[in-house]
Amino acid sequence: MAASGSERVAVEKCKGINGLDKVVLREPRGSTAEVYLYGAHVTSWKNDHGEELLFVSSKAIFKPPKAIRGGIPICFPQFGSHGSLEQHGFARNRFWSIDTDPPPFPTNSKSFIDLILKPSEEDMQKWPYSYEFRLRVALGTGGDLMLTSRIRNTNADGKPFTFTFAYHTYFSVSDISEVRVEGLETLDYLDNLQNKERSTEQGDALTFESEVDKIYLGTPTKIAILDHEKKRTFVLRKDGLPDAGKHDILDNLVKLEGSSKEQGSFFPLVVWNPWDKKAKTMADFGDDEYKHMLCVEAAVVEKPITLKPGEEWKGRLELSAVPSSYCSGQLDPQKVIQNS
Ligand SMILES: O=P(O)(O)OC[C@H]1O[C@H](O)[C@H](O)[C@@H](O)[C@@H]1O
Repeated sequence: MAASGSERVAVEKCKGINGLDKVVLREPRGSTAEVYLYGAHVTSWKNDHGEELLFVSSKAIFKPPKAIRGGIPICFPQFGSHGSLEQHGFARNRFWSIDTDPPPFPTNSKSFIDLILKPSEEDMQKWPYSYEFRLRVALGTGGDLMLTSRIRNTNADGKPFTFTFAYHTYFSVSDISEVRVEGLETLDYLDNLQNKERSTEQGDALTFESEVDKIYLGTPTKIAILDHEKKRTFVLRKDGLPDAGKHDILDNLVKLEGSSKEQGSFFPLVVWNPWDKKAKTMADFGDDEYKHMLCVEAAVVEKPITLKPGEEWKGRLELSAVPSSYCSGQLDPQKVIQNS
């Protein structure tokens, strides 16, 4: 693989901010992604024009024990405050290892890295279960970013465990007040700002003019995020994807494949923007940065997953970015949703 005369390495291990280990993935057409071993945290995903698609705060602290603010934190074994552990669990502020001998896992990408997290003795004090959490981060042809989590119960004593989870994706947007999310209207949600009270979304597309922190339930097959100013459309898919390589251009953005287990749903979507007041209370977030991000998080929240020893859960997230001009210049995500 060569680009501009220089060799492009598909997978490069190097040092990132504060000397932390990171892996850079490069796809032949020019897309890239960066993953820190700290948190198995994707901190960058760029398209073939070199445009950043994820938001990372300029104030992000790349230092334990703080999780990196932005990118794609992995929330495990607890999402949010839905349990007795620390907010969003501990996987996002642990050092993961490169998995040199991952179990067979078909892929048609050359740019991928397998990471693994196992509990330390200290973790076992807080959450007394043995597990192997394998995360594959891959860049597909055309620059799709694919994350697959495989979580296995390795308890020797027959103990099941229960967890919640999220890919806490921070999307980069030009101006939050110009962004619409379509596909969540009329759905039920739990409002984290109202004591997790259950309500029903009204009206048309979601637009943003104040703090939002909602867990949408029973989300439809596809959801679109429209960024008018950047002329970029994000579509979130939640149906099964037998062959992730065979999607047409409208099958863009975020594709989610559910759990291989029957129980639990991988598809509540959490929508979060702290807005101005909360932004000011966050040390690792700029006062005005709320304008340039939107979290839409594929999560397991209200129906946690229980795994018996030997059982494995798989949750997959696929992101791709498409200029909205590809949608005939007319942003109609409902059509995208219905036609794909
Ligand atoms: O500040 P953090 O622990 O990273 O959490 C950031 C946010 O994550 C999720 O979106 C939750 O729904 C929010 O309630 C929380 O504020």
